[in-house]
Amino acid sequence: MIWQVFGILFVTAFLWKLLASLNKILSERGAIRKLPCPPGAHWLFGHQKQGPFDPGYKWLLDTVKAFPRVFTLWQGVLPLPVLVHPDTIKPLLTGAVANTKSAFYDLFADWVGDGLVRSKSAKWKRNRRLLTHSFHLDVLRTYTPVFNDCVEVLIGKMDQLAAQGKPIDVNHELVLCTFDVILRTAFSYKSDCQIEAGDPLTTPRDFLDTLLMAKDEDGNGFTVEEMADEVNTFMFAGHETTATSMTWLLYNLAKYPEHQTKIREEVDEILGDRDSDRIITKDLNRMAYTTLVMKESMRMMTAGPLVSRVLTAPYTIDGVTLPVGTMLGISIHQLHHNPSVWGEDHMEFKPSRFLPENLAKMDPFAFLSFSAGSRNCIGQQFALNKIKVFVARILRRFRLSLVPGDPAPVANMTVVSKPVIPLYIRLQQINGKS
Ligand code: HEM
Repeated sequence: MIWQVFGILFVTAFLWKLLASLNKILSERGAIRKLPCPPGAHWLFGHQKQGPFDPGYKWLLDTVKAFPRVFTLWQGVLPLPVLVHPDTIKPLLTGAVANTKSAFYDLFADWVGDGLVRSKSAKWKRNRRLLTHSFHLDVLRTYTPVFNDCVEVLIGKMDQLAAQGKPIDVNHELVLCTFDVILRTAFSYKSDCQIEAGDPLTTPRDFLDTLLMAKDEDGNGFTVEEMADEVNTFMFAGHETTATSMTWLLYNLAKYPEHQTKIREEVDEILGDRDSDRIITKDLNRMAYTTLVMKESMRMMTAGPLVSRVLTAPYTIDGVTLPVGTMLGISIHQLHHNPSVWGEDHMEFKPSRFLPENLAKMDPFAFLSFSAGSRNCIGQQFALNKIKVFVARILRRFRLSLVPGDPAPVANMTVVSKPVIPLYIRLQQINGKS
């Protein structure tokens, strides 16, 4: 008898859960169906046949033009509302309607564990506070010499290629070089991965040190497992993103040599008659023109094209209320090419968009290469400093140009928007000191 009662209770609980899930799916879908939807979605394959993620992002560019605030992307039978305008994105990133990441990030779970990119609520809050010390200006300052050391290895390889009249496979070399930076800054390990195996190195303070020293108000630090997750997270979040951003930056400089010249002039003026080309931390704030070009390059092709959140409060967009639990995408690449935000000339490379007088008129949620709000990129300043050092050093030594006859590069819509096929750039040595 007792087993029968248990059996009935079990079946009732199961059915209850099933109905609740069904109800949730139906109410989510009911609301999502009221949002604008690009034409041509197949009942089974969704927008798959339109090739939404095809290299070149043509579908994405056409779609943001036609649907400049929000649209539904059908991935097979799964609908994903996608936000592409600062007004619709802002409530998500400020935490007003969403304060947690979606299941999208579970794709990286095996790699990053429960590190900062994935962790939620109280754990994320505590760890973000502890990790913020690792990116304090005093810590960042100690990395500038490391950036110089690593780019010098790259410049050595570029010298050889230039002497042989060969172009450089930029993404390949930059991935190696940024990996070298991570090993040296995170573990004080001079890997020489750009060339061959190497030795431990001593830097004033590395990332691992700062993790070991971090303590919360109760005096507790990271557990070994937490440290492993955070180290993996930083390798994951900081490596390919920076290499890819630099790849597109060098490509844009090769394509638009007038900006190369202006950056070179800026760097020449900063270095003056110093004996060495090494960039020091206080030079970084003086690289105003370089910063404009960097940001415009990141707008044109952002390294992380998509982030995602799940609603923790109902969210009404243009009269449609989406229920708690709905997963949404924020399409940063489309936001950066939204003609209603950036104008009809959004495909033009115009660093002046980021001049202070234009920035003052710009919505703070219009440029989101590093996202925004409390879950913005913790490594932003680290990445920007590194890119500045790399660009200054490379442009002092080389004139960059495109390889005549090479096809225009297109990006892959993966987690990181890397070029689909190797992207080569021609190098012409000019001057420069070591
Ligand atoms: C140009 C290079 C970079 C770009 C474009 C970039 C972009 C981003 C973006 C868009 C996010 C938000 C992700 C989301 O909400 O899902 C993010 C978060 C994050 N980034 Fe970066 N990132 C870069 C470099 C770095 C570096 C160098 C590091 C570390 C050394 C880093 C560590 C992180 C971490 C840990 C998070 C998660 C922060 C949190 O949720 O609290 N990133 N990054």
